[in-house]
Amino acid sequence: VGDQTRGAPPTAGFSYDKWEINPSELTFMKELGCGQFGVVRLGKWRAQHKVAIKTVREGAMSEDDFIEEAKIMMNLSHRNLVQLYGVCTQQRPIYLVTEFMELGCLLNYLRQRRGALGALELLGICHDVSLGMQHLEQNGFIHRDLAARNCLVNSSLVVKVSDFGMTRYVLDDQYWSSSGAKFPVKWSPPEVFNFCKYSSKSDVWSFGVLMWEVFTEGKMPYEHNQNHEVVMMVTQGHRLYRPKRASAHIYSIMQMCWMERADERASFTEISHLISDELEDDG
Ligand SMILES: CNC(=O)Nc1cc(-c2cccc(-n3cnc4cc(C(C)(C)C)ccc4c3=O)c2C)cn(C)c1=O
Repeated sequence: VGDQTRGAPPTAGFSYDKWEINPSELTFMKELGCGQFGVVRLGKWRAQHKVAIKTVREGAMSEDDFIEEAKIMMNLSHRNLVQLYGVCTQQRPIYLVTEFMELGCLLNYLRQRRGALGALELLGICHDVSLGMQHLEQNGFIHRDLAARNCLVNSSLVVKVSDFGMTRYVLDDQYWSSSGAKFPVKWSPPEVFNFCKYSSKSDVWSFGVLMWEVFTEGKMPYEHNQNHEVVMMVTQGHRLYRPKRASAHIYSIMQMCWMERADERASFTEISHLISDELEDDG
């Protein structure tokens, strides 16, 4: 099958369209948690491949739009992106089947290991994410909700970006309206919280906040401020402080992500090179 040559995942079903997985070949195991679309479970595909299975709760997702996009998302394959293996759409609820990441979300990983991660490990985490985001940038794909909570860690301690582009299918308007309680204001640049102008450069702003989360080992940005206060502060030029564990050079990379004008921010290609230079110097 042609797609196999492009490194399509082994799970690409033969009897279905290449993005459809036969649900009878899935076995459900323990619950991993609950996300924006519903419950996520650990599962097996064809009895031996460990996968994560998202069952999409009725009314949580604009499913037809997503199914159309799934074909494109399946082709976004990179070491630092959580791979979408396929979907089961011939029944309700629909299932999304992805790569399984043993150690769970990056935010919890940072908080559970506070004090145990060296500065090089923290930088390595940021490098992993920047490489995944560079791949999205090169493919003209915007994440729209990059944050440590939306990255996952596997048993080899590789960090991967998850749920890229999925905010477009969230039906909960508390989430996507910029005044909604769940809108990620603290990770958004002015052009997003003012005009919802998303771009790879707005993802770069979010990446700067993710770097801050990593180097504070999981603190909440602007922890004593509410969303509406953060809008005022950032508009007036206020930025997150330098984390203790971040060198002046590392902090300068964060600051490049937080330039007010989107076109003045670095690209993910530049960011990943700046970080790898730093890793080589220390490494
Ligand atoms: C111990 N190992 C694990 O737990 N591994 C894993 C946990 C999850 C998991 C579990 C529960 C909830 C969520 N989750 C979290 N945030 C989300 C955010 C969105 C947006 C649209 C708001 C961005 C959409 C879906 C989700 C979502 O499903 C995830 C990713 C997914 N994967 C692949 C794992 O390997």
